[in-house]
Amino acid sequence: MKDEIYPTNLYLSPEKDELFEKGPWPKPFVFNEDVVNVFDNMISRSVPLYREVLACAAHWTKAYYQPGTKIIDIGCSTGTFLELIGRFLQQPATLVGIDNSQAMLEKAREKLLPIQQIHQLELICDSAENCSFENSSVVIINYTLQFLSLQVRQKLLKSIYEGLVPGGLLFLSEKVKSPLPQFQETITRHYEAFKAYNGYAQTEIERKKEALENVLVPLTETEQLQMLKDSGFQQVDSLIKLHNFLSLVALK
Ligand SMILES: C[S@@+](CC[C@H](N)C(=O)[O-])C[C@H]1O[C@@H](n2cnc3c(N)ncnc32)[C@H](O)[C@@H]1O
Ligand SMILES: O=C(O)C(=O)C[C@]1(C(=O)O)C=C[C@@H](O)C=C1
Repeated sequence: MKDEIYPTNLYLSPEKDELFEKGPWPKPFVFNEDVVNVFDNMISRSVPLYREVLACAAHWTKAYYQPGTKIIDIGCSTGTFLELIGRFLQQPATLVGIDNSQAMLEKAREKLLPIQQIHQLELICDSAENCSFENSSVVIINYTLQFLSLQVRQKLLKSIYEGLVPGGLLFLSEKVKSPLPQFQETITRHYEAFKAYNGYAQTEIERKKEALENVLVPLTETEQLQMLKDSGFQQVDSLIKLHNFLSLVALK
């Protein structure tokens, strides 16, 4: 009942992320089978306010969804957001998940079986930059743009802008960096304390950090906003920020 008005109850698989505890761990970081198997646990222990961000995205999706259009989740991983919005949205909709990892989509397909009784579901295994966003009223892209090259990020955001219907919404979450090296250092230390609090050992934190170097390349908040503006989005606002993680909305 509570979930109908404030959807925080995520469907997360319980397999514990111990990937960087004992080798061999993925370096450079990739979304391989081993990562996929523990991904729900990994992301919910590594992204500050993960549950709140997904709940917030569900609320904004419900508010901006236009009947007859698509809701698209780019980098949908194991389908956690689509499953949440599938339960939260009271009217049938077309839900599209895009991810270039087949293993992620296999997990998603399993997780999304129940919501297919209500919604039309399309899971597309391809790189987001090859996909069309035509006739979408809500596009979600959480913690995915950060893995693409800067050129591809800009191209993808432009193509999302073009595909959205007028009044359509982009919900974007990213890891960001501070423009001030001193602040960046303090934020990083605080973020690592958050990870330690969530049960990661210092060695695990260090190994993953090394593996993510040059793979996950964060922008500053200002650079991220500029990229959205350069893609056509003139109305942009920030919703959530904790440590080095930010969620924004942008309107067409
Ligand atoms: C950190 S995860 C996203 C988490 C997910 N949005 C969530 O909130 O649980 C990044 C995802 O993006 C996918 N990915 C990476 N590069 C991609 C690309 N170019 N096109 C589509 N998916 C991509 C990865 O396979 C992975 O599942
Ligand atoms: O663990 C980190 O340092 C993170 O940046 C978390 C993060 C991400 O933001 O994408 C990194 C890799 C996994 O995909 C899940 C979460």
